[in-house]
Parts: sequence; structure tokens; C-alpha cells
Amino acid sequence: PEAPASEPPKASIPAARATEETKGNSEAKPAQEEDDLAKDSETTPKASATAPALDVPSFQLEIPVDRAAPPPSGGDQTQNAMKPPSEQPKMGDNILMPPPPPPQQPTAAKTSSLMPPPAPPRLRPIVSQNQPSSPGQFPPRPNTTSSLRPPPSAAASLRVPPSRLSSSTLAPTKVTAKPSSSSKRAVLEPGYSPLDWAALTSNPNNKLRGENLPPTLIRVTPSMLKTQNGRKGADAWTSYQGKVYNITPYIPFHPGGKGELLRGAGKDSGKLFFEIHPWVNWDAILGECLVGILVSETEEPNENKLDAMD
Ligand code: HEM
Repeated sequence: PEAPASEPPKASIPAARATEETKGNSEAKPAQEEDDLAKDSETTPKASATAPALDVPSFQLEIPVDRAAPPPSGGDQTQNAMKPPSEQPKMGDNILMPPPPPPQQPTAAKTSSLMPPPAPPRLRPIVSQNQPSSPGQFPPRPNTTSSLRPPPSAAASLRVPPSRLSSSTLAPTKVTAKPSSSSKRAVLEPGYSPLDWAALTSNPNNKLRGENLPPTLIRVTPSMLKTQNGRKGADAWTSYQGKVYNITPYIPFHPGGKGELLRGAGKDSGKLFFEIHPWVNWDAILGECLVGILVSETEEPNENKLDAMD
């Protein structure tokens, strides 16, 4: 597949290269000397390719004069220097490539002015093929050009990042959805909405305080409260601000779920309650579930004394 793409450029290149080749032969010797210097500074073999380019510039000044007519850009000097080296065909390919990606390879871009005829799209693929020899230059191209390039094949890999950008439009919906799902809010069964609870509490005959309890408030010690943990058929009681409530009837109505509500069973729920939802009006919801008051362990659970206090 590469052969066909490279063929068209080669046909046009030969003429310019012919002049370069003659000059290039004479320049070959100085280029080698510089190669040695380059090797001293640079360890990689590729340094030799760059070295000739540096040597050529002085001689290239003459070359540009001949070419001055065809190419508008004076930057051809660098190109000429590059071309004289043994890699003329590669340079030609690069020349074809330059038009589209001018920013990345200045030499290629300059040569591109000479090669305008070749199709820009084809040049990119060719460059990629030739690039293997010079991988260092290409890595940056895809990244920078990717944003600029609309092309299909390369865009596929690039589309992922763009999708992120475009996802910004989608993100809002997802973001809003995630927070809601992350909440511990439970799914209440039908008939257990806050309105249903309000209706239930509006009727005093429902005995939400619990069965077998006196009509008046009772005195509850910590040990008593501990036994009312909702297990083994016992109602779940909890204390809040010195008062004891039977939270058993509210379990299926609790928006936070049964498990969360029962975390306070048999003990004080004030701390948990305020940590999770301090804005909730406890008394307004559980007023009808009030069992009594919390007293110290030494105090006798005398209902008469409790009534006297009231
Ligand atoms: C140990 C005690 C309790 C715990 C651990 C607890 C936990 C929770 C949790 C996790 C939620 C869900 C919060 C969310 O939507 O992300 C919740 C919601 C709620 N809980 Fe409790 N809860 C407790 C006691 C109570 C009590 C005693 C009441 C009623 C007096 C109550 C009333 C509510 C209400 C009304 C909501 C909905 C709040 C809202 O949507 O803004 N909770 N609770």
C-alpha cells in the first residue's frame, strides 16, 4: 500500500533532487567530518542524519538560489541540507507530508511548499509509514494534530478524550443521578409514605406507644431501655433528649430504612439523629410514640412520681 502513495511524489521530486545529488556528492566529505563530531556529542546513529543537515546549510545557500524561483519559502535551505544526505527518497516523502502538519516538522512544511500538488490526506499516512524511522517526531504529532485533525482512523483513538469533553454535557445528568443513588434513602413500601404516617399518628386509638402500657408516661431506666432493642418480639425503644420513644411502628415509614433506624434501638439516638438529619423534627413525627422519660438507673420506675412531676 505504501508504494502507490510514495510513487507520485517521487516523480516530481527527481528533478530537484538531481541538482542536489551532484552537490551532495561534493558535500559528502564535510558531512562525514561533522558526523564524527555529532557522534561525539550524540550517541545515537541518527545523529549522523542531523549532522549533514547542519553542514549543508552553508552550501545550501547556493541551492536555494536555483530553487528560489519555484519555492516561495526561504527555509528550503534546511531542506536542501537534509536532502543531500543519503535519505533523499525519505525526504521526498516527508516533503509530501509537510503540507498538512506544518507545525510539527518545519523542514517538511517548507518542502511542502514545493510539493503542493500531492494530496495532503495521503501525505499523513505516508508520514506515519516513514515515521517509524524517526519515532520521536511522530508521538507528539498525533496528540497535537489529533485535536486539529478531523481524520477518521487516527481520530478513533483520539475520540476517547474528546468524548470526555463532550461528556461534559452528559456529565451533569450523571452527576445528579449518582448523588441520589449514593444516598442511603430506602424505598418505602406502598402505604408507608410520610403522609400515611401522618394519618396513622392522627388517630390516638392506634396505640403507637405499644401494647400493655399505662395511658400515662412511664419512667424508663437505661437497663430497661437496653432490653427494648426490637429483638425477640420486644418493641424497639430509643431515647432522645431525655425522652423514650417506641420506634417500632415507625420502622416501615423511616425514609432511611429499617436498619438505620434500628441503630438506635435500646439506646440513645440523639447523636446519630443529629449527625444524619438534624433538620428532621423528631417530636412532630414520633410524638404519638412517646413512652416515657429516661431516668437514672437508681431511680425507681414509679409511675406515680412521674405523674407528680408532670
Ligand atoms: C438511629 C437513628 C436514625 C438513623 C441512623 C437514621 C438514618 C437515616 C438515614 C440514613 C436517612 C436517609 C438520609 C438520606 O436520604 O440520605 C434517614 C432519613 C430520614 N430519617 Fe432517619 N434515622 C434515624 C432516626 C430517625 C428518626 C427517629 C426519625 C423520625 C423522628 C427519622 C426520620 C427521618 C426522615 C424524616 C428522613 C428523611 C430525611 C429527608 O429526606 O430529608 N430518622 N434517616
